[in-house]
Amino acid sequence: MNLRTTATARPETPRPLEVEGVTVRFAGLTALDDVSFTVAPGSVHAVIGPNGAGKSTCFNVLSGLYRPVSGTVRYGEHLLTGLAPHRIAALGVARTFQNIVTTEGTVGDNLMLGRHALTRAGFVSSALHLPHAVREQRAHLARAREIAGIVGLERHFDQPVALLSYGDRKRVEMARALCLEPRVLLLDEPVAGMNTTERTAAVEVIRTVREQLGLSIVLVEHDMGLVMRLADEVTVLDFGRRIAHGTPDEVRQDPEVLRAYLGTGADTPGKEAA
Ligand SMILES: Nc1ncnc2c1ncn2[C@@H]1O[C@H](COP(=O)(O)OP(=O)(O)OP(=O)(O)O)[C@@H](O)[C@H]1O
Repeated sequence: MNLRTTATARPETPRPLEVEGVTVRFAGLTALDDVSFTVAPGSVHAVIGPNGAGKSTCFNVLSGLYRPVSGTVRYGEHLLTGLAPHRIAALGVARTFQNIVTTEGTVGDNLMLGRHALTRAGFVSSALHLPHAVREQRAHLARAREIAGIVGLERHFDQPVALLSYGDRKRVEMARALCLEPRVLLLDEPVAGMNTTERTAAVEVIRTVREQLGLSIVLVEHDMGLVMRLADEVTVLDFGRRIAHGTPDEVRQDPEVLRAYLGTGADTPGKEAA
């Protein structure tokens, strides 16, 4: 089955996500300094750098939590800078939230909360079980099951989230963001806190998501093994500046990158950590 032909899915191919000249300051500290890069449609683009390099700040600019003092973020023809996070998500650029998944309900309940933003039938029609609302609800449930299948959660769909392992809860987080039908998925340290087995599984999930949904993925990550195995392109930040950009092989050999990492004693981009 073509997973993107379902009535409730968003069928467009992703457009470029263009970050241009973005500068962010916090009380005199320049956390991002004139940073530019483009996420090519359908690619996995990693943003890496030593501690304090500006990765999280960059992520927060992309998702709309931080507003830069100068520079722009564009998704296709849409200017994202200055828009609220929910407006950015509605335009097709969605992020995962670490604490948004509730342990109260089942996996399906969580994913259906994610579908809520796409629901057209009003509260009253849904509450009265009017036929069009019931049809729409069924279509959303079917799509939520498809998405659960893509991230490997199908057999857990009706189980309470509280009973899942940490790795599976992280999948619920990703699936919930995917329920918004984004064309660009922003992942902030997707394997943080995972053990080796969970990390290996997470790499496969991210690959499958990209292949089956054809979306672009922006990855902010400390785990160099994951970045080197998954990314098509890597942007390297240090002290808020972009110091390198290229394929994983290009950046791992870049003298500026080696200097930045060796200077901090952090895990270098040459190491396969996971
Ligand atoms: N809300 C804030 N207020 C003040 N300074 C901040 C804020 N957020 C980040 N900073 C500072 O901006 C710089 C970049 O921080 P950021 O968290 O973006 O780096 P990072 O690369 O994500 O670091 P890490 O790998 O340690 O998470 C750091 O010097 C940090 O202390």
